[in-house]
Amino acid sequence: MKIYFCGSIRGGRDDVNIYRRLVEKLQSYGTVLTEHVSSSELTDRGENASAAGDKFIHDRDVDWLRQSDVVVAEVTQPSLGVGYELGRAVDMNKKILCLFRPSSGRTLSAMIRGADDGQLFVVRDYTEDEAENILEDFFSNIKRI
Ligand SMILES: O=c1[nH]c(=O)n([C@H]2C[C@H](O)[C@@H](COP(=O)(O)O)O2)cc1CO
Repeated sequence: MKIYFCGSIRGGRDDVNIYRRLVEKLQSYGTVLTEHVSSSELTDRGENASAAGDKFIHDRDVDWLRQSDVVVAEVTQPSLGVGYELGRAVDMNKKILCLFRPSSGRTLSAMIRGADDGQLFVVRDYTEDEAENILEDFFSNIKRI
């Protein structure tokens, strides 16, 4: 199973430790194509600040999205890139799980919460304690690939 994990990079790295724990758990279900998103060494400047670097990052990530079987996004820290990835993933008919922490005090974008259809696009509010069970639930409903 190929998993595409989305998390904020240039949108801010406040939640990087949460991304790391989620990615560690996701790795028990399959290959996480975007492991770098959870690296504490990656700053909010991203992998490469040059324009050529950005084209490489975009094209590689869209290609990984196409290859992926499921998309899991931590959407608490708002990120243009994550929103874009989710929009592209919807268009590719991917199975998507978005995870949001209400304890952040933020209100999730209507374009994410409102996209929940209970099947292909699922949004779950969670606390860090609940994350493992929510992932367990989500993946137990997916045929192992
Ligand atoms: O350096 C990067 N590498 C990379 O893979 N991304 C992708 C993966 C993340 O899920 C998403 C983050 O977008 P943003 O940087 O706008 O917060 O975009 C984004 C950047 C920087 O924008």
